Amino acid sequence: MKRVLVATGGGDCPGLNAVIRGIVKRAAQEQDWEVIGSIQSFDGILREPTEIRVLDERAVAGIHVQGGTLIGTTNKGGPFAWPVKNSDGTWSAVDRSDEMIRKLQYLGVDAVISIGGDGSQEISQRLYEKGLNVIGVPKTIDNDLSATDFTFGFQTAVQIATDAVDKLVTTAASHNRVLILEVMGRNAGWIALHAAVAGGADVCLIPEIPYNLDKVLERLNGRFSKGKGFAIVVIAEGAKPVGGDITSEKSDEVGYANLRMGGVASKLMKDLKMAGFEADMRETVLGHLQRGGIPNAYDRVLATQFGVKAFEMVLEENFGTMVAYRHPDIISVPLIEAINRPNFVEPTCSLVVTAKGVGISFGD
Ligand SMILES: Nc1ncnc2c1ncn2[C@@H]1O[C@H](COP(=O)(O)OP(=O)(O)OP(=O)(O)O)[C@@H](O)[C@H]1O
Ligand SMILES: O=P(O)(O)OC[C@H]1O[C@](O)(CO)[C@@H](O)[C@@H]1O
Ligand SMILES: [Mg+2]
Repeated sequence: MKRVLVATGGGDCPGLNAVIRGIVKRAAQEQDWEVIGSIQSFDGILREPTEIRVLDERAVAGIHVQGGTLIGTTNKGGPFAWPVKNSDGTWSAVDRSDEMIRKLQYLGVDAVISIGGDGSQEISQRLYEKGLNVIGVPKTIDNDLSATDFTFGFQTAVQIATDAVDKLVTTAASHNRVLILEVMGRNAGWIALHAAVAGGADVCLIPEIPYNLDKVLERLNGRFSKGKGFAIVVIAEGAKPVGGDITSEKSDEVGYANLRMGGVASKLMKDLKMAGFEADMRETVLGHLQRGGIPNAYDRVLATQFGVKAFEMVLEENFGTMVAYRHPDIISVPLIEAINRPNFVEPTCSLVVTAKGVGISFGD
């Protein structure tokens, strides 16, 4: 019997379960393969007692429509930075990757499918360099992994953000207000850009195009002076003013290496008020709603394609690679290619041109 281990890493996102189901159902067509899942990313392997779960067809029946992940995930710690408490109460990060690889050998694991975003795939690449048979699957609502046209989870997040814009429009119009919607994406403006175009926002502020407050004011004043009397601003959590910094803070959660983002909508509102903007404003921070709930059809399809392809790459022993979508094909690319260069919005890309073409201001 051969064994493939599946782990989901980083923030959860809609479609994770559909990938797991795709892997399991494809593996079931082979005679001698068993799929097991590590609970909460690779933590399940590193914990004592080991936390793994057999994933057979019965376990994955119908899960492609469910959000979250059947096997849990984490965006803290990990095999290269396992948090250990010191005697003085402080924490240190310990590299347990060699121990984890030994444990996987002991468990008879022939290959690992690591489903995750940029942070998780960096771990995949480092484990591959240490000799582990790893295949990556690109997951994240942020769509910030290159080498693939889209990551799964992104389209669902865009739909949720667009639904929010649609709802904010009616209340903004009723009250003659500016409503500011803050969306996720870390340092990538993909969710904001797509939701702004789909929802017909007036202003879209993204990390890749630092904004000038005067230009934002100009656009908003224009909306009110033309008698329209309301405006919608979509702002990415990683947006920043020209010469300014992102709005973020260090996390005090043990093992959490990322900066915690959030608060940029509130900052923008204050700055606009300080600059003399007089209309009423309200902010909405969409937050984790963007990662919750059921995946839309697009993400279910993409995730299923990724899952089936990932298992076929295991059969081909095509390790150190990541599944990728290059329209119209599902291909394999070197993991290193996917993590070397993040996928950010190019300020001159066609969707920005389209957005500007329908009058959306980026504050530039
Ligand atoms: N397979 C894993 N096992 C253990 N920890 C993991 C694993 N994958 C990720 N992590 C933890 O999560 C961190 C990565 O978090 P990050 O927020 O960068 O996630 P990501 O994979 O880029 O996905 P996303 O950006 O969509 O949340 C790693 O630094 C590590 O602490
Ligand atoms: O769930 P957490 O730890 O608050 O992380 C939030 C971050 O994760 C993501 O949802 C996915 O990377 C980002 O868009 C966001 O900044
Ligand atoms: Mg990431």
